[in-house]
Amino acid sequence: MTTDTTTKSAPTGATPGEPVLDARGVTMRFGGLTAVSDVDLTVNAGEIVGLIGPNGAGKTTFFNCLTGLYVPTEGEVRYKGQILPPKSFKVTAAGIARTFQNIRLFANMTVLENVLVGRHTRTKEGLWSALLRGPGFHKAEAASRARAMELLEFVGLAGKADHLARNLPYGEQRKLEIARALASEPGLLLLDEPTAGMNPQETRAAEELIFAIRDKGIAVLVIEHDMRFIMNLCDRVAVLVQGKKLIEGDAATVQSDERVIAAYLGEPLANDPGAAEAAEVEAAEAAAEAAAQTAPAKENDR
Ligand SMILES: Nc1ncnc2c1ncn2[C@@H]1O[C@H](COP(=O)(O)OP(=O)(O)OP(=O)(O)O)[C@@H](O)[C@H]1O
Repeated sequence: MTTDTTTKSAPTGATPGEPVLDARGVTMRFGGLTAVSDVDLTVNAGEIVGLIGPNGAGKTTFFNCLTGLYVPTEGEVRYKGQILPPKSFKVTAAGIARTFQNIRLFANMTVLENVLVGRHTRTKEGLWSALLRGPGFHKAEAASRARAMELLEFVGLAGKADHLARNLPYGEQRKLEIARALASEPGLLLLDEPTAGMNPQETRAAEELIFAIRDKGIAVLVIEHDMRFIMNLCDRVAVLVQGKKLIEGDAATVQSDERVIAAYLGEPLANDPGAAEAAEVEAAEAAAEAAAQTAPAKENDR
């Protein structure tokens, strides 16, 4: 009889700066269509990395290759040095958790129950223990509930633990998805368009939450279309265009790259972060230049 009801420990954390995720030459073909072509991407411990690109660039397909939903046609993906197994539940158990572009919650379950579902890879209540509901089972269940409540507290939903998921406003459903992903105690969190459909206030809150997740030692890879959000948030940004990685670098490098502007946006980045400050500096420089030009005239006037 299996009675082991201990909670499995979280995957050991990587040393800051060491690769958590290492994807090499990842290619995914669907028949004649190459959705992802020879993409390399590394995410180091302590980093938030962004993945951007136009619609259909292959971002979600690439995520699916990282999480075992798809087995890449070519290439390999390592998590903390180990090649990932080609099954999504095994990838979750290894330490990679994700959220989805379209929210996937159990709508008719409570907020707390949704997070408890996310804990199943970290608990190992045996079948008999669960059926008999012995003391070991109750202890493990209590520990899981306590951890789930901690996570709800962390994302700001503890007060709504008993609400049905479907009754939460949209922004809170996204937070709940993140809490559920965190319940598997990941070392890497993949977020697929976490601010889609959010208002600016919710987007700012999401940004704070992702920084807090990073500060807990969880590396983050995030797909987003909101440029202001991604450029403020990420240490590095990779750009996919037609399945290929066009460029990778910090926000300033990516935003000023002619190919990115031409291929991805067709025009300078909308909501360019720092644009207001840049305009202010430009205006101040112009004013200083104008003042410098009039100054000698004043001298001569004397
Ligand atoms: N299961 C599949 N079978 C066939 N083609 C697919 C499949 N999944 C994705 N594709 C195709 O692969 C390409 C990349 O799609 P993907 O969804 O990865 O892009 P994306 O960058 O995530 O786009 P978006 O920003 O719109 O979500 C598209 O041409 C898409 O139609």
